[in-house]
This record gives sequence, C-alpha cells and structure tokens, in this order.
Amino acid sequence: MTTPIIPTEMTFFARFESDILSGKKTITIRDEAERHYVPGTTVDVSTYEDGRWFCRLEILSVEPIAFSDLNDFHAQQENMTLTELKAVINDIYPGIEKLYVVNYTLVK
Ligand SMILES: CC(=O)Nc1ccn([C@H]2C[C@H](O)[C@@H](CO)O2)c(=O)n1
Repeated sequence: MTTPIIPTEMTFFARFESDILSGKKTITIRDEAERHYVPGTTVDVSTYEDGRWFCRLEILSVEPIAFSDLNDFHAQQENMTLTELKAVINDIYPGIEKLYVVNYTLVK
C-alpha cells in the first residue's frame, strides 16, 4: 500500500493574489492533478509565474464538480461572473469536465 502524499504548496496566477488576500476569493477550481489537497491542512501559496510566496491557506474542503454544474454561487466565491469563471477555467483546463472545488480560508 502506498502512503498518500499530502500537498503542502499551491500556486495561483498572480492576478488573483489581491482577491485572495482580501478574502474576496475563497475557492479555487482545479483539475484531477490538483485534487489531493486535504481538509484541515495548510498550504504555502505562491505565484505560478515566478514562485513568489504570498500567503498560507487552510484547506476547508475539496468537492468534485462538473464544469457544466458550475453556478453563480461558485462565481461569487471566485469574485467573478459565471461567464468570466467559465472562460478562465476553459482557458486553464480546456475541455475538462471533471473538476474539483477547493474551499479555503486565509491563515492570519
Ligand atoms: C497551474 C494552475 O493550474 N494554476 C491555477 C489554476 C487555477 N487558478 C485559479 C483561476 C481561477 O480563479 C480558479 C479556477 O480555476 O483558480 C489559478 O490561479 N492557478
């Protein structure tokens, strides 16, 4: 039996940093490769572009979601409209239907 590796790091595109730090963005939607975050653990967060650390987040939950089931509540939690959110996700994960909502809170 293999021991699961608990992720301790997460990256975000730098353009989302201010929304995360202000508490306006409280979820991120990731693909299969990033579904292994564990509720109750904390992760160090840095920018995807240059690896600059900017905060720690506590993972609250990780729930599967189909792209076609994304709704206005998800968009609100991302501080976007649903149209914007779907466009962002389509850009990052083109054609991927099976996704995961990672809910987090800023560690102060
Ligand atoms: C490497 C990678 O995939 N990085 C990501 C993925 C997603 N995000 C943001 C963009 C949206 O706000 C949500 C939904 O995917 O999460 C990101 O910043 N970096």
